[in-house]
Amino acid sequence: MSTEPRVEVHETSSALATAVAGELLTRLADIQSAGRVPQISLTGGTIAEDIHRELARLSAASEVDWSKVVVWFGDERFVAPDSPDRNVGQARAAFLDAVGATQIHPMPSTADAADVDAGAAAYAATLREHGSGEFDVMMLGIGPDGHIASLFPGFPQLDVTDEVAVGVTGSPKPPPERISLTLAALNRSRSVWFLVAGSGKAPAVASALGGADVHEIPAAGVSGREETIWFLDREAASQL
Ligand SMILES: O=C(O)[C@H](O)[C@@H](O)[C@H](O)[C@H](O)COP(=O)(O)O
Repeated sequence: MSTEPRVEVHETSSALATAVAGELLTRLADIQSAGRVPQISLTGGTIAEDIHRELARLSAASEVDWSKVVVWFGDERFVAPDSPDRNVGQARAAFLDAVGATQIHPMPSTADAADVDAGAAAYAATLREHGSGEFDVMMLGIGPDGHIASLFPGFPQLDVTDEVAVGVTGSPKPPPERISLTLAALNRSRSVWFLVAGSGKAPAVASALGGADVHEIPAAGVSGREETIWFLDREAASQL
C-alpha cells in the first residue's frame, strides 16, 4: 500500500540536483550491501540532466558498483538512435558511461522498431525477461501540464492497464512520437521520486499533491509502494 508522500524543498535547482544524486547513491549502496541488484528507472528532462551530472561528480567517492545496477527508462523519444533528443544518449553522456554502468536497457529507437507500438511491445518483452517485476527507484520529471514520462493529460494511454509500455503519438511536448511506461508499470516501484524545479511546475505540483484527477494531472496517479518523495526547489514548491 502506498504511503503518504514526503516533500523535500531545496533553495535552488542545483541544490536539488545535488541532494537527489546523493540520496540515490546512498540508496543504491544500501541495496547492494543487502546483496540485491538495484533496478532504477531514469527520466528525461532538464532537471534530470542536472542530477545526472551530479551523479558523475559524486559517484567517484561512493561505494556503488554501477556495473551491478540495472538501468531502465520511464520514457523515450522515438527518434534516430544518435539523435540528441534521446534520453538514453543524454544519460550515457552525462554519467552512465563515466560511472561504468553496463546493464542499461534503452527504449527502442526508429532504428530498432517499425513504429512506437512495436517499440513499446519490444520494451515490455525486455522488462518481462530482464526486469525483477519491480523498480527500486522510479525517477520522474513533471511537465507544467502535470505529465510524467510520456503520459499526457487527456491521452488514452493513461487508461491502459494491461500493458507496461505504450506508444505515444501527437505528444504535446516535442518530439511527437514517444514510448512510455504505463501508470501500471510506473506504480510497480518501491520508491517513486518526483524531481521538479521551476515556478512553471508549481501549479501541477500543488494539483498533484492536492489529489487531482489523473486524467488532468497524470502525476497524481503515481506513487511508490513503500515511499513517494517530491524533491522540489523553492519555486516548484511555491504553491504548496
Ligand atoms: O522525455 C521527456 O521529455 C521526459 O521524460 C519528460 O517527462 C520530462 O521529465 C518532463 O517533461 C519534465 O521535463 P523538464 O524537466 O525539462 O521540464
